[in-house]
Amino acid sequence: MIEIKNITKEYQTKHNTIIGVDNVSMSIRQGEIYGIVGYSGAGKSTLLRCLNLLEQPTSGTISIDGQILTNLSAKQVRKARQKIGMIFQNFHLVSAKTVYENVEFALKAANTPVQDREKRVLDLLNMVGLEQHKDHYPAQLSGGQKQRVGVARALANNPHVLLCDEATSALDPTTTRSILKLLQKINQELGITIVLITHEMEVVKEICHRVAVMQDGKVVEEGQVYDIFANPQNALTTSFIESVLQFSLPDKITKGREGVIVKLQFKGDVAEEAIVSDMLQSFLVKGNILHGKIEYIQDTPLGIFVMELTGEPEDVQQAMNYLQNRLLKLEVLHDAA
Ligand SMILES: Nc1ncnc2c1ncn2[C@@H]1O[C@H](COP(=O)(O)OP(=O)(O)OP(=O)(O)O)[C@@H](O)[C@H]1O
Repeated sequence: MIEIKNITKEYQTKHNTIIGVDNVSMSIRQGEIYGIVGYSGAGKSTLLRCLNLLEQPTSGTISIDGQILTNLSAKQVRKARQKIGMIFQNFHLVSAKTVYENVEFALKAANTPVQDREKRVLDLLNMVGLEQHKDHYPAQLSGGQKQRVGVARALANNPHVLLCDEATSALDPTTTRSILKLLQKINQELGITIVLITHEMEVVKEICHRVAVMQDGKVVEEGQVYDIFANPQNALTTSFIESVLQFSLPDKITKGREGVIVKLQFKGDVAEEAIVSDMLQSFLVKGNILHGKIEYIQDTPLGIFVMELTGEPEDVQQAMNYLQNRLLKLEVLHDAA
């Protein structure tokens, strides 16, 4: 369990004080994949760097598995850091070392006995699918392969926590998916807690259990990924969600319509078709479906569709009340003309 309490990080420049992280608190549970999303400058990297004490917070405390990191001596910090692996956007591999040597380097740094190293490196390379490439140099690898070396190196000393700093931002969509699958496998099979920062909500949707949205150094929204996608509260979160769901209707579809246009959202286990057909049978309204899609978030479907409801205003209102009580969400996009 990672407990972040009232962390603030300020940077003093010649003329002023810049606040990188502003009084952030969060609890990250053992074994979860926790995403921190925000645009550039939101404070994500600063917060992540505070987690392994690459940055010393100005105030606040961080504890991992009950050990308060912010109180440790330099020697204790070095030891604690071995239990916190990290991977980076630009991989940070040593170009003059082979794949094997890059991973072995982490073991040497932790004083792992020589006789234990070879098996450990080969096991790690096997886990990330790179055993065939052990004698290659970073320049001979693709971006995805380089990140796999980064993952193997980060796991070398059996960390309890893996921090991922925009780990897929330099990769194409297919490679991104394969690295995210690898992180998911590590989380599931080894039980390692993963904290990842990203500016892409798609990454959060793919693998995170919970997410915090950051803006101007603060957390503006936090919750289970499904709940955040189904019902974002903050304007920034909504814009992140929209970038993934891409649910915009062309003007020409809504223009000139007489009825009320509603957007309906339903959770996977709701038999939405039955609800909509019951509604059409129970009220004197006509329904015309304009658009629909189902997204899978954490393997749970989130259905969204847009309908035009026509009829007498009071009948339409009653039909909408009926739907509102049975579906996840109903939003009026356009009132009747
Ligand atoms: N060493 C530093 N000195 C001064 N200001 C800094 C320093 N590091 C970060 N900042 C400032 O702190 C704020 C948060 O930066 P941070 O890099 O944590 O944001 P971010 O969300 O990770 O964005 P990015 O993805 O661009 O790195 C920004 O205003 C940034 O300019």
